[in-house]
Amino acid sequence: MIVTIDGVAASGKSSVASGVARALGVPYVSSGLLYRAATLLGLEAGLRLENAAELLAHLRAQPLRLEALAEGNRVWVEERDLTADLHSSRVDRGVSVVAALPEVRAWVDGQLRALPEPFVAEGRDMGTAVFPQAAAKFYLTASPRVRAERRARERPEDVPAIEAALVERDRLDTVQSAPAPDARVIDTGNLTLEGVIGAVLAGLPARQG
Ligand SMILES: Nc1ncnc2c1ncn2[C@@H]1O[C@H](COP(=O)(O)OP(=O)(O)OP(=O)(O)O)[C@@H](O)[C@H]1O
Ligand SMILES: Nc1ccn([C@H]2C[C@H](O)[C@@H](COP(=O)(O)O)O2)c(=O)n1
Repeated sequence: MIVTIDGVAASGKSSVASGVARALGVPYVSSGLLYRAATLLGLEAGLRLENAAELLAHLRAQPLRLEALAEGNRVWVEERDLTADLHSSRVDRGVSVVAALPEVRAWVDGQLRALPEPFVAEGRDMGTAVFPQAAAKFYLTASPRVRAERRARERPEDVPAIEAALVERDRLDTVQSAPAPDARVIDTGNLTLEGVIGAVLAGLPARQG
């Protein structure tokens, strides 16, 4: 079984996916981390992020490995764990450029589709392009201000600056971020994290056996 959780930036996708995955006893899969890792490696190598051929050649020369666990996802290149460097403002600013490249999207999608079921997959297009056959689909939203206030608790930047960056990233990611027609849209603005996880669990189809 595949459950998809898509949504706008900082809407709680990874926290909710992790909670749902733990409740179900399955891994969760963060597609955004693969886009972030591709961006980080491109930046570190001094590549032009909009050049798909250069970037893909670089990614193929040092293959990324996504470690998908219910507690959290990690991305490795051989023995190096990239995870702690993937949520910097530098990566945030570059990642939408990388995510707009069809060749990179195909590379990420191939990695995701190779994963063994069951899992909870979170991102932007999990329920539309990557796993349209998913058993249940959810789409998380919240106002930019609410999302920025939540993010400000984890980063040393002020709320208006974070909010402006989130709005800009939403704009750049619009194309691949539409909810699936059969997704349940959850506005998380007035819900606790536990409340959102409970709403998703309550929306799952009854399990067989
Ligand atoms: N319903 C909620 N109530 C309060 N805080 C929440 C809620 N959902 C998520 N958060 C907090 O908001 C922050 C962003 O959540 P999270 O990182 O899961 O979002 P995301 O959609 O995966 O982000 P990104 O798009 O940047 O990868 C985290 O600090 C998380 O704990
Ligand atoms: N399925 C996905 C997942 C992510 N992206 C892009 C959009 C984001 O700006 C970036 C990082 O994702 P996040 O960590 O914020 O979920 O990657 C995408 O286009 N498709």
